[in-house]
Amino acid sequence: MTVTATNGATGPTVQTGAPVVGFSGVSKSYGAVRAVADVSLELHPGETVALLGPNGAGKSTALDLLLGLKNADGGSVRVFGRTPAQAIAEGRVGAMLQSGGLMEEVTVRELVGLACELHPRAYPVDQVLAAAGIADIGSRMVNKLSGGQEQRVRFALATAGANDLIVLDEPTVGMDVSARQAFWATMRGQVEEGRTVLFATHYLEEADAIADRVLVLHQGRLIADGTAAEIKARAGARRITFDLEGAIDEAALRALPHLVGLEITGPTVRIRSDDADATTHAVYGLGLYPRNLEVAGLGLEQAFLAITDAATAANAYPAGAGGDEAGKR
Ligand SMILES: Nc1ncnc2c1ncn2[C@@H]1O[C@H](COP(=O)(O)OP(=O)(O)OP(=O)(O)O)[C@@H](O)[C@H]1O
Repeated sequence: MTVTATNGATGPTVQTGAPVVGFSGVSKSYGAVRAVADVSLELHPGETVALLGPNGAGKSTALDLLLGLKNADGGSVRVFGRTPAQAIAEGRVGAMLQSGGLMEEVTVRELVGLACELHPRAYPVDQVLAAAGIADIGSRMVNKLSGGQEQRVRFALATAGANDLIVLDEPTVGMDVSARQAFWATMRGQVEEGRTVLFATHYLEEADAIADRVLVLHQGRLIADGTAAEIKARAGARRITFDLEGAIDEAALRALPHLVGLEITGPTVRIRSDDADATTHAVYGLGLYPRNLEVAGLGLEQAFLAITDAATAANAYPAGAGGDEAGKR
């Protein structure tokens, strides 16, 4: 059963029961390109979720499907238990997309005011401008804005009313560091009021810092879904780097216990291991004398590269043969 309660006249709707977003076996192709391939996932109220993936992974297509801007070839997309179009018509979803120009021959205030007029559960325009940090440029023409200011206007358009879900496609592109920080501070406020936020990004440090859940798309498939810490752990908890003198016996290194990845560049050996203590111990056990030894945790960026590399290798060698890292996991 679905229970719906409103959080005051202008607050978001708090709903239990149906997930905020439900993708069930969703696929979308453009000709021969499978942009989204059999993706199933659920988002829950109050989550801040980052959608990561290399260029062309299918992030924008997935967001377009979620917003009903494109139709899936297969599977089902539900938003608050309804079709995307129904959820949007009810004013439950706000979106900030990369594509689409802003109306130009109007002021910032006029444009945001129009979005407020159109929203079924709108906030007062001054409140929206202030929350987006653009109250001071309300009288400026939209075509005179800097890239970062334009992004803030897009954000104001996405938050013109009491949406329960906010979808952001690379929201901080073009913003400087302080604008980015201010943007995420504003977003946190939105989450604290009970909203669910889904954002696609290429900034892995942003996903690490902001999201409490990270989804990784690769060639249209969902290859990881967890906290940033879980994804780092899955990619191999530690990185071991050292130099060796003389000829390097690669086969012996490949046989080291708990090895997840191995890279040899000249005298330098880089290992990813899911038990760095055991692997390092075994390096000494081979009678080697590693110099400049360093053991460090993987950042999300390295973890991301590790799992997307492994997914590429797994696709290239689907039987798991051929020395791909995925086969070792
Ligand atoms: N309208 C379209 N027609 C044909 N192919 C498309 C279309 N839109 C996207 N694609 C292809 O679908 C795949 C997924 O694209 P999509 O834009 O969803 O990826 P993305 O993860 O958002 O990429 P980026 O990080 O580069 O923005 C890519 O191979 C892309 O070339």
